[in-house]
Amino acid sequence: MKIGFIGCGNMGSAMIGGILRQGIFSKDEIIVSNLTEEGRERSEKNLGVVTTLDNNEVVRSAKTIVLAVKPQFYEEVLDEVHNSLTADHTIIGIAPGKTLAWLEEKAGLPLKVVRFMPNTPAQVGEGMTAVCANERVSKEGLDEILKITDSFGCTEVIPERLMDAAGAVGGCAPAYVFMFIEAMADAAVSQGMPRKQAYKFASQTVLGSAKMVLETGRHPGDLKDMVCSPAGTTIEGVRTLEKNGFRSAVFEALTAAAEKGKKL
Ligand SMILES: NC(=O)C1=CN([C@@H]2O[C@H](COP(=O)(O)OP(=O)(O)OC[C@H]3O[C@@H](n4cnc5c(N)ncnc54)[C@H](OP(=O)(O)O)[C@@H]3O)[C@@H](O)[C@H]2O)C=CC1
Ligand SMILES: O=C(O)[C@@H]1CCC=N1
Repeated sequence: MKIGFIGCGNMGSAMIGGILRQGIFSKDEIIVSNLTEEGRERSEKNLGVVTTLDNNEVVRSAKTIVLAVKPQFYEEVLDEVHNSLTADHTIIGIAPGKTLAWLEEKAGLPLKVVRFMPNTPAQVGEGMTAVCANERVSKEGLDEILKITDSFGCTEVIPERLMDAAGAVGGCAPAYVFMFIEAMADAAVSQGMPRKQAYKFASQTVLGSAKMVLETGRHPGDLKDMVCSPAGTTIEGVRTLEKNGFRSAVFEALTAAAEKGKKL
């Protein structure tokens, strides 16, 4: 077994999807645990990997362990698997607020610790993942880890002090983008467009706009100006967004998310 996941819900299965698609590991090299039999059956059916309800089996079977449970369960899970952990293990935390030092302390022995801050677009191979690691992880070890995160999208190695920012602009942000898409589509529907078509317009427009930022390297404000014809329709919408505090609302939302991460 090459990698184990303790917990396999939204984020665990999104990452495993990418790993399998890119052939980083095969199905029989991945073991996952779920809390419930229902969850275990879902993992088995949807991913075809080795499944168990026993977290210690995951730790005994694999040397790289991803903790893909909610932050509230981290401590209890680490406590539970403590006796199966060895100095050869690499523990990967993906929860906001659970620092490298905290993870090592709760694991109860000196070992390699890595943090990911992934996001759900990993499910379609377009994730954005932040990575940081403790000093026990060698350059070669980190390169191996990055092959994993690259399999489900883009990766940036960042200093740990930026993990809460990455959580806001990476981990949480898909939710805000989905809200934006939903709101744009609702508006199009209110103008008479069929809903399915409205989602296509809204989401392809977000996708294309994001691609323009990434591929042209131009400032987003510059790209926005390109769309706004003098005395045209777009600038009227820009005026309304500014009047309603659009930028400030986004700024505050990401700040709230990052601040919450610091408290977890
Ligand atoms: N969702 C997201 O967009 C992101 C999430 N994260 C982080 O990822 C982690 C997982 O989140 P997410 O996937 O959304 O959560 P989910 O609720 O979708 O999945 C949690 C999983 O943990 C399992 N589980 C719960 N308790 C235990 C336990 N004691 N032992 C073994 N498995 C257990 C559940 O099992 P069962 O299936 O049986 O219920 C479930 O599979 C969190 O720490 C979150 O902060 C990070 C970035 C983005
Ligand atoms: O909401 C959360 O706390 C998790 C972490 C980032 C995205 N989802």
